[in-house]
Amino acid sequence: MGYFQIITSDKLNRGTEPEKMKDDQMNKRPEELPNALAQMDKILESTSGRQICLFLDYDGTLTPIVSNPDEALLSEKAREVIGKLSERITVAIISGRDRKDVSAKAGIPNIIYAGSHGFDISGPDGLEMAHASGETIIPALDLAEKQLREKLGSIEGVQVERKKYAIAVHFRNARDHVLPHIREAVSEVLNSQKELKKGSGKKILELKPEIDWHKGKALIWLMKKLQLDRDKYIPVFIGDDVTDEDALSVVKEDGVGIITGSHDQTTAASYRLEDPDQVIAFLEQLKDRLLTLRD
Ligand SMILES: O=P(O)(O)OC[C@H]1O[C@H](O[C@H]2O[C@H](CO)[C@@H](O)[C@H](O)[C@H]2O)[C@H](O)[C@@H](O)[C@@H]1O
Repeated sequence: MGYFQIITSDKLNRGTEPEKMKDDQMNKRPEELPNALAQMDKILESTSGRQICLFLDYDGTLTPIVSNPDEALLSEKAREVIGKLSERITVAIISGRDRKDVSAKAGIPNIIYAGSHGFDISGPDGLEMAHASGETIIPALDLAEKQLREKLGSIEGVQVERKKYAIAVHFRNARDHVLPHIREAVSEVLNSQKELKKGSGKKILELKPEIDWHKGKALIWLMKKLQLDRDKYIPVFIGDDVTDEDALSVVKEDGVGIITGSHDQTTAASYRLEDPDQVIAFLEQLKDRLLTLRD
């Protein structure tokens, strides 16, 4: 039986508008940020001797963006380096994908997987968290999925991807002239489903539970649940998309936030990496440096 814990830490209470505006104004364009590969010494210094816990996005961060979501597969090299890191530090993949999907695609044992943007978490030693109001959200998602398939199923290049706690409508392979129709169909479905809200990402529109929960809150939840206290542990988050900004905001003050590539907004990250190849190179360097520190 899963459960859902409401967290009331200072970080989570930072969502008030004036505070959020201040945060947004501090955001930068990814190209203004230093490259994390060149800043490994500075990044390690900023940990002040605390142990890193690593939170990774999947699509666009660990794997390049591809036109068919099912073909976003993790390289053996990535699997190996993340596996080795997980022998030394806590590693979690926090993805917009369905948890079972991202866990099967990554295929790394003994790490934490958080799917549907952190609504569905599972990990070693019986770690489980599923949203308590799933009973009410799932029927709404089932109905929305049916409506979307009816409205969009016949449009070439549109893919409706059902996850346990969200639905993604992919339009990467659709012609530009059908985009207004896709947006309208999503809006119509959302107007009839008050339990759901709109999200967005790289060439996708999403329907998600109308609940104040996201990757950043999942990161904080995990740190509390695993007793990774900030005096001994420091989070590093790497992500590429707008949904990763919630987690990048959480680690901005005391942590390391790295944006991979770019999206269409400014970022709360402090460092950048160009692409998933650079992410894997960074993780490789991090693994080597952690080994040196231990020896
Ligand atoms: O949080 P993430 O792990 O980055 O997941 C975000 C979404 O990733 C997938 O879609 C994206 O990647 C696809 C494969 O490269 C690409 O075809 C699509 O255009 C991208 O939006 C996934 O399919 C979604 O469910 C995730 O929400």
